[in-house]
Amino acid sequence: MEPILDIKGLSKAYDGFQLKPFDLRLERGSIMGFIGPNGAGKSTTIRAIMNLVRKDGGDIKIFGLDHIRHEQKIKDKIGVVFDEGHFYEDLSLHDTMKFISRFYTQWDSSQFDHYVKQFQLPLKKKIKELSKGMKMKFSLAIALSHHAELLIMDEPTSGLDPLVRSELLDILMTVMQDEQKAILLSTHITSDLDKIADYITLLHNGSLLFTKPKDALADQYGVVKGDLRQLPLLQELCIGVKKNSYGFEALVDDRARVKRELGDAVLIEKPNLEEIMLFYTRRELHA
Ligand SMILES: Nc1ncnc2c1ncn2[C@@H]1O[C@H](COP(=O)(O)OP(=O)(O)OP(=O)(O)O)[C@@H](O)[C@H]1O
Repeated sequence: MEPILDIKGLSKAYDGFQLKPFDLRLERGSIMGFIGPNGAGKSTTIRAIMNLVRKDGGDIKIFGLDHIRHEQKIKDKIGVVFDEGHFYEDLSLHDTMKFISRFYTQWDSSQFDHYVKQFQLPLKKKIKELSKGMKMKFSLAIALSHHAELLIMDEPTSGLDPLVRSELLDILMTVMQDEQKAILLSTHITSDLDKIADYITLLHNGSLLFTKPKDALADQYGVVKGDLRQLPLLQELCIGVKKNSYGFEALVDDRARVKRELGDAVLIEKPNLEEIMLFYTRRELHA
């Protein structure tokens, strides 16, 4: 089946920053976690997908259609949530909803009312009177109320308290139940992705380092801890190493092989996403 989002050779340069050409495919029924340190290029990628910045090179297809030629048609079926508000600060929530809903052919008022109740949104208040968390919830309510098939979210959980974050993750899981939708979710809160992502894409300094199934990362990768004397034996397997005067910690992409070759001489643990990201992006660290 055709991917819902198909990026080929996307590139974009700013003064002092280069998003180097990369490919990315997102299939229906999948949640892709988009991670990377500050300034990696995540928002630039998302803005290029949404045609909010002009890409320098590459092709982007959404629902099989070119993202610029068919922008209107595509945006009708995309729900977006950005970390910064894109609403008029002086409009009330109700008026903002009225204004925005006209742009969507499949606007669903009862769905919107449902989220207004769930998130306890004060419809009479102006956007500028909302807390950051409330703005995010409003943004989400809008994104989820027009039967979008692709959700693109840039830091949707930043500024949300743990309870609301957990609610949001549950909602996203529910949205995914029909297997026809997909979510691209950029975040620094990797523990959210530990819970819900199917694939992880890591960007660093404008380069795509990998796209992998989340389960493969958990099944194959390992954090190895040991004595510095054992480190040379591991060198070729290491993705990143952190040393101190007592020993080392290293990320390896073949936990089973380390177990076979070094056995109980080292301690081997399953890494979480945060550890994987840190080791990849700080290749050599002396604590
Ligand atoms: N409009 C712009 N003009 C010039 N440089 C820009 C512009 N937008 C982004 N950049 C630069 O591009 C680089 C990537 O920024 P981007 O916002 O895509 O990173 P990010 O991965 O989303 O980071 P963060 O996690 O901090 O949001 C940064 O060095 C940033 O300064």
